[in-house]
Amino acid sequence: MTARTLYDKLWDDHVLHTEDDGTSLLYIDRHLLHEVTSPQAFEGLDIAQRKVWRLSANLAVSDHNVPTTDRRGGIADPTSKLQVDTLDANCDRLGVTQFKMNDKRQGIVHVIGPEQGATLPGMTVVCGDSHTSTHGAFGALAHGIGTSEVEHVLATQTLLAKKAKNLLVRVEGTLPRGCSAKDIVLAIIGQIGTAGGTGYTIEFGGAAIRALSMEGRMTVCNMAIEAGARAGLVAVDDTTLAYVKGRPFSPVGVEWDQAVAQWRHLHSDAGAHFDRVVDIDAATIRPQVTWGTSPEMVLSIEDRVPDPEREKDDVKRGAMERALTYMALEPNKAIADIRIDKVFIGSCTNSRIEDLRDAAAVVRKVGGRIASNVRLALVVPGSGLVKEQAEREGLDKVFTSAGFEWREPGCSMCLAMNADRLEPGERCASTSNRNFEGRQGAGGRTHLVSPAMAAAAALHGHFVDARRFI
Ligand SMILES: CC(C)[C@H](C(=O)O)[C@@H](O)C(=O)O
Ligand code: SF4
Repeated sequence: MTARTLYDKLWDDHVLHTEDDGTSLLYIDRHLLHEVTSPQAFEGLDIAQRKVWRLSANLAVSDHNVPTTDRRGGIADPTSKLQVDTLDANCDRLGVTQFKMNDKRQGIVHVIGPEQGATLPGMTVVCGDSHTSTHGAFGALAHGIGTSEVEHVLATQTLLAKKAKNLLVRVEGTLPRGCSAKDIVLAIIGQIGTAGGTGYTIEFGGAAIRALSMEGRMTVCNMAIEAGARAGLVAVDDTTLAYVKGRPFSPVGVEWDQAVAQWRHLHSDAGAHFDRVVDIDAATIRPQVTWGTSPEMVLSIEDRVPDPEREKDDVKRGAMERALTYMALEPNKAIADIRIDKVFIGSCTNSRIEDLRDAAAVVRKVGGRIASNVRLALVVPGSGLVKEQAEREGLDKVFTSAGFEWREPGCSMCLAMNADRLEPGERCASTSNRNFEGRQGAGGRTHLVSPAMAAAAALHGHFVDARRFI
């Protein structure tokens, strides 16, 4: 048999039919839903008088519009309330399993799927959300879909798709102490650009990826979409199996053993063909900080803001100038001299227990309180269960006694669909994944960093090298 990549195997296992032009019909194992991209899909299903094809494949949660402050009084903002109420009503009416706002299993869809074992190796996983790539960390073929596709999946449990090409990003060597999965993925995007993965499914491999925990692998796959690829993948190994075992939706007994026997094949075969291979030496990675309005505009804490005058390419120079104007940054300023107004530790990129531990470790080490120029430092756990675990470990106290706010789970200031946002002109150290203009609030300025870097910046009031504290 010819050697196949992990992506080839997942594709072959799920393809039901392929037309001459390559358009294929894929079977979908898991469909995750949230309040933003589902209302029209449910409405369409209703109008067509169709039922949900396979109820048990669906799992829903509200995450984007939920408040992160006290929720007992419900949602004050009428738009957000309508979004959340609509998802509740649709799920109740059709019998779709949902974790409602005050259920402790509620959280960001990309955190709760894996946490519940609803995301398993070898599955096809879709959700009306671009960061569905996160779930590829489990050796699952996972990507975002549009609202009309959400309706299609609800009605048929299938999806029309075309096969992408295979890209291997190989990160060999050992990551320096104090650097994390976030620094790996930002460095990758810095190297290949936000269009580098367009048309590909990226498999992340190499010793530095294998050494990551599942939380770290999810951080990397989460940002595959920011590298232009719809899906990211990591091969299944013992780390994957140890994480998946015993979760509420995971198989048990004989079924577990049978599943593991299948999952052990979920890696690229030796000699499998990749259309492109990118090599990165983990030892060269330093803590990353974005300086512009795209994730590829990224440098390390040791660098200086770039100077457009030194850029020969007109298009790149123009983009650089626009970004620097929006970000209100002078060329050649040391990244470490950039002062910040707010800090956000959260999002589906970095709100899992390990992320909170990393940030808390820095807070403990540095001591003291958040800097006087930092108006607000938010810590928003990715789920109610992450929050509970963190509280068992005393992390909430570490944060609150240093002046951070400890909030309820949700997307929060990652995209400001709730009350958590930047005011115009405010500058934020954020552990999220997008730094587009206005992403965290109109006129807000976002610098993407790791949890350790965000915590260190909160305490110093400007960016500092987190390697000093870990
Ligand atoms: C709201 C949703 C459609 C969107 C996405 O698809 O990614 C959001 O989660 C984001 O991060 O921008
Ligand atoms: S945390 Fe941010 S990136 Fe993730 S799903 Fe929510 S809004 Fe999108």
